[in-house]
Amino acid sequence: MAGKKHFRPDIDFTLRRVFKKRSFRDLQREVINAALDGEDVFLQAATSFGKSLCFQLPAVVDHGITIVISPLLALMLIQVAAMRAAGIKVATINSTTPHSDKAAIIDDLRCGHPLTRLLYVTPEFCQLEHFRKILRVIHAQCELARIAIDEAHCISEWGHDFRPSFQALSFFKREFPDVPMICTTATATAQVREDIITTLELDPAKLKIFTMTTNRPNLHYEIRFKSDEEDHYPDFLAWIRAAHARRAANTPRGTQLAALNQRADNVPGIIYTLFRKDCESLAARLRADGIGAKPYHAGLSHTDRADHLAGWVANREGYDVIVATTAFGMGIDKENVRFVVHWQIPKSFEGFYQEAGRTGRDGKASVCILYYGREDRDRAANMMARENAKHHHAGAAQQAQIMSRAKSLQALITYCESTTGCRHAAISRYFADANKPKCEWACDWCKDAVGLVKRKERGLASEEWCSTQREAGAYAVDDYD
Ligand SMILES: Nc1ncnc2c1ncn2[C@@H]1O[C@H](COP(=O)(O)OP(=O)(O)OP(=O)(O)O)[C@@H](O)[C@H]1O
Repeated sequence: MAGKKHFRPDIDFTLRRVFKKRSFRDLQREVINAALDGEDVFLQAATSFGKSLCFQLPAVVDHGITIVISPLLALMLIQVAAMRAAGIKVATINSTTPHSDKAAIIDDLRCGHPLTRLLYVTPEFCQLEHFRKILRVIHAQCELARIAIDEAHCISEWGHDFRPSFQALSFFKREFPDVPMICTTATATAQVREDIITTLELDPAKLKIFTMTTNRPNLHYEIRFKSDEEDHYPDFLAWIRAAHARRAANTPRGTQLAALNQRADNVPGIIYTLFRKDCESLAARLRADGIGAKPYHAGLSHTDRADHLAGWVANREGYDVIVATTAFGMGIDKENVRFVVHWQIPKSFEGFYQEAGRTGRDGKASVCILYYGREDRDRAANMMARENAKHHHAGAAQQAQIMSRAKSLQALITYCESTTGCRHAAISRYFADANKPKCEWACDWCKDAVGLVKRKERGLASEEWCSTQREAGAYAVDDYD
């Protein structure tokens, strides 16, 4: 609880012994110490920074239970599995938890002195009165150590993944003002940050805010221009074949990978598309061309999804590339992903950054390619207009959401159309990151600004053509998946 300044466990020891990491990354120690001092903490850091450790480690060394609120089932399951493997007493209650497991977890909690160190739940579960009652019992026994809110941007109507149930999390500070909170996110603009703090009723004067750079220097950002006239599949196939050829020619890298029990001919990656039907057809097309690819979307059976994810994570042959909708995103933490491709413009700037952030998590050079076409841009705008029309009687909160979505998409369009500046700098600007990123040729503009302009001129449909097509209603689309 707040104000615990007397107890300072050996966090370096726990880092090595339990989490099997050699040292803290920049600022992880400071964040963890602030949490252990009982402060409320807001942590914004780049994708793959290691934000989870900042609440997991305190939970292991501290007295009492940490409640982790997480928006996605996949995200919870991945973290829970990793911690279980490390021998940490962790549990989750979600829609897939078997009844008998759930009963055992509840029994452990209800006694007021739970053995469970971390409990992962959804925000919806936190709204249930019977769970709140249990929390009151644990709190009365001084065993409620901390509340961790992962992917905290979901709280804000200005955020890209807004979930109304996240707003009900204000319950925690109101009921348990002495229980510290830690909020983590990779994608918050200044406005989203303010909104999170206000909604959760955190006291800005007491809150420790850590905002680290959003920059991922090992990611190479590149826009590839396309039009409806031309199929961009051959371009991608040529790119991935060249990547395989480079890998085959690099004998030392092959030996290194073999030592890590990895296949030298595997270049793992993710292709994101907005449509389920593309997932299936693109994966099939790649397989026909000898590239191991599997689809992943919410329409697949649970068994297929689990098999495709497990095969890909384990670097199995035939599972090198996942062709996914955004059902596959937050929380995916596979270290050797070498590329993320967006098959068309994503729905938001934050979504783009999150998804691109699945690559290069081992710190090695990785590629983020976004195939941008003006026809896709107009389809995205059309979709957004349709969704907005459904809410034309929306209240102020929904209006705010609509506006922020439109702003985010527009910012992404500007990013794609830009031929006048570094991509890393543009991303930092969007997130109001004060740090000036060093690009070192890790984007298409810094590498070859002149070539970029030429490729754009050659690759995109003209604005004139797009405007006649728009008038003819050519870009009306059914729902995204
Ligand atoms: N100090 C450390 N040393 C080595 N590896 C670390 C350290 N801290 C975290 N990691 C590893 O870094 C990876 C990314 O951590 P984590 O999943 O917490 O990222 P994140 O900041 O939540 O990113 P995202 O927002 O992209 O999900 C994990 O595999 C984790 O084990």
